[in-house]
Amino acid sequence: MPIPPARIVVEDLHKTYRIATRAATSPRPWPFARRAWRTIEALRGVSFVIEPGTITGLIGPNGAGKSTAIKILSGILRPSAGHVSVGGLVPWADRIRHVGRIGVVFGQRSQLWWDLPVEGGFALLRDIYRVPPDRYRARRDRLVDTLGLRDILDQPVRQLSLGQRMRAELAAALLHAPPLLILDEPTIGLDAPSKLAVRAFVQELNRTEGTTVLLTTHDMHDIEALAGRVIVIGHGRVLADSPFETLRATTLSGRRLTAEFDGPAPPLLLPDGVTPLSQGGQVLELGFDPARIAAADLIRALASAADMHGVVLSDVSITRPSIEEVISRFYERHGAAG
Ligand SMILES: Nc1ncnc2c1ncn2[C@@H]1O[C@H](COP(=O)(O)OP(=O)(O)OP(=O)(O)O)[C@@H](O)[C@H]1O
Repeated sequence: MPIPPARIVVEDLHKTYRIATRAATSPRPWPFARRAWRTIEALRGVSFVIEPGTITGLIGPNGAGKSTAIKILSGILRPSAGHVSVGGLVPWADRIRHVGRIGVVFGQRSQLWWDLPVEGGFALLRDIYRVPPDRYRARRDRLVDTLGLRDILDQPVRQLSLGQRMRAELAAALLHAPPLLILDEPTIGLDAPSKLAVRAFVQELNRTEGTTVLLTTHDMHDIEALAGRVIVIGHGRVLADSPFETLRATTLSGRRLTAEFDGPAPPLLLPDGVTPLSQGGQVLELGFDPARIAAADLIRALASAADMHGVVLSDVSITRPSIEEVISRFYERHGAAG
């Protein structure tokens, strides 16, 4: 029977952890001290819907509740309240069927067997997921080729470099062709070429197989490269749910213009929407709001000021705030910084 596409519906999800602490007032020494309990509300009413075939980033500062949400969606944890459906299944209640339909990669943990060669781990996963031999062979060969694993198949997992291990983990998570791939910090610790390779692979998988991808990461370049939509969590609540560009436009829309002259930077009567950032010798830096003044008008004003003072505007560059700056400002604004 074909596996239905992975539509994810999360409604009013709550998760409270109860942790034991030693009662501060207890006269008895540990371990005889009376226990006290403290509760941590990791999720306080999270709701979202993810359509099949999309790539969504789940981001938020440390301790926001992302891993808790991911663990609930993977069927590892049971929520305290709320409802979740993934392709019609409730992850923690229909756990066995559910894990057969998802692939999960945790950047900090391995799902492969440390002492087994990569190939042996794949074969065990084939048996666990009951992938028919002919389907397994075709799938394995494709993943091995696309992820460049041929040379490491006989190596024990513990000997692999981090980049090699992550590629093997991706293959391991996808051997049973799940319609949903959950990635938790998939590029953590990887060098730049390995990060690019992981991102390109995930994009290609989504494009060619329509795999739904849910990604948590602190690497904002993962988000920029992959996620059409970001769900921002802070203090256990959804703070934003939109395309990244919308978040940028509503958070930090300004631009920075750097102008260089062939002599001293001329004085300039600043138009509306422009703020001085720095001025030194032949270089002038300005901040401007593109909704209030067009870049072309600002450059024209600079060129004519230069002309009036007998210098030439020799170079101009315009930059947008980096994705890290946008996200940090957003967290600050919502009091969600970790
Ligand atoms: N097993 C647990 N027992 C008790 N508290 C927990 C447990 N797991 C997480 N928490 C608490 O729940 C809150 C949310 O943690 P969670 O790991 O979901 O955050 P996160 O967004 O994934 O953070 P990070 O980016 O640092 O990984 C934190 O306050 C954390 O201390």
